[in-house]
Amino acid sequence: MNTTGAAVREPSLLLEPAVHARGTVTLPGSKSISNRALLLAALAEGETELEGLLDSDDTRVMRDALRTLGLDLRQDNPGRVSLAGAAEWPRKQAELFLGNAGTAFRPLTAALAVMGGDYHLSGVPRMHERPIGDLVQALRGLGCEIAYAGQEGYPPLRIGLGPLDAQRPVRVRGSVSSQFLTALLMAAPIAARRSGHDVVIELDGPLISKPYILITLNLMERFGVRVGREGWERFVIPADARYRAPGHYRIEGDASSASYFLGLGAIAGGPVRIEGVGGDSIQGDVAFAEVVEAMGAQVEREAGALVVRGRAVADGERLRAFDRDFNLIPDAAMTAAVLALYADGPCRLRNIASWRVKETDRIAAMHAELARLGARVESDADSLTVHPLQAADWRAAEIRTYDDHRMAMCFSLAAFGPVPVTILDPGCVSKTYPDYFVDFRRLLAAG
Ligand SMILES: O=C(O)C1=C[C@@H](OP(=O)(O)O)[C@@H](O)[C@H](O)C1
Ligand SMILES: C=C(OP(=O)(O)O)C(=O)O
Repeated sequence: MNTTGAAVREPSLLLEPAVHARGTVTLPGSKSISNRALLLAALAEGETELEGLLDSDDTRVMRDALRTLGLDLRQDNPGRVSLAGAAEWPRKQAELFLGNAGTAFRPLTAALAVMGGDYHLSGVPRMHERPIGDLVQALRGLGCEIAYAGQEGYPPLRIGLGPLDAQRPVRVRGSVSSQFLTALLMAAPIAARRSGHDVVIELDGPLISKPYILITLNLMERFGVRVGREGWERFVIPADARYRAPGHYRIEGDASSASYFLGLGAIAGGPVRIEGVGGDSIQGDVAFAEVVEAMGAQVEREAGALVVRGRAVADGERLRAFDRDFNLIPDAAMTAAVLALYADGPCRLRNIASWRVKETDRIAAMHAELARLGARVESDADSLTVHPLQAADWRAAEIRTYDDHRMAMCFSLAAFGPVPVTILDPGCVSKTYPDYFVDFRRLLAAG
């Protein structure tokens, strides 16, 4: 800690060439589930105890926002939070800073807009470059009052008090981010209660990242609201829908974070045992296990755990190349792009346009940093092709991470080439996994 109390971020982390890795890692809580559970507990009648909550930047901004809004949130230890919720929150006027957390910004926008009040929501500069127009347009269709406080279509936002009108279906686009539909779904019971009508949400065009909608529906059901559904086109939230505290809710480990250890086991022999997510996970990213299996690893799926055994790429073994659509698992997909360095042919990641509007432009960032290691890379609007590296082609490199936690985490897997790799600003992992490099290096040391 420095004198201002803020943690000092190391400028860089040097990873010497590694050969094997093995051992057990216990995952931090799921970011997607943690922020949904916090919001739903805050909206539910009664007290909820959340266990296994992620303690990181993204959940801290959500917890801080809920406290600022007057909710009684008690934290016994970093992973356990008790929260008494209500359909109307005490503070009707607030300034909220939500960092770069999409899972806080989008759902809070919708919840506050349907409650109505006088709110200002902002984030880090990158958050102000991440689109939110499709959600604002949908909320305006419900009668909410929202204004852009900066650039049209982007945060920061100012929310007022509009007369809600849920008599007509509300249409939302899902082609830029699924978080807009998630945000509307979670806010819909509040809109139903205020307007006295069923809320009908219709999808306007294609929907990306579908498994995240299933997480949303699953959590809403755990908090007492069952959403009527016609495929991916139409969702109905009944007028009498009310969130009710489930009492106790246990959050599973983060499946996107599991992807780094699935990748590690696949290239470093293993076995790597990953505790916190397993065959029974509700997170779509658990399907990354199928990606490493297709590349030649073996994965055992238990309830609440995965065990991966793989090849030893540092000893010259190769993974199988892939050409794959990653639309359903955009976050874990970044891990596959780095694994491609060890493949037996070019690897293509398709249908990943959403990468352009996340923590950074991830297609551009991934292209630049894989190329820095010596790889030949091709990219276009929505795909990336990575040509594997032969031993003689690797270049020792300093990897820029663009304040993107996943850039830092997935490039740790570049440590199995013949040259040292330096990760710049490794502390950016604090967005979702503050102890990532401690856990990663422990598995390497045991190898
Ligand atoms: O709803 C969620 O929890 C998330 C949805 C995904 O975003 P998009 O729907 O924007 O792809 C994902 O990338 C993000 O990390 C978390
Ligand atoms: C896209 C991500 O985050 P966010 O929840 O801010 O959208 C991510 O964690 O990869």
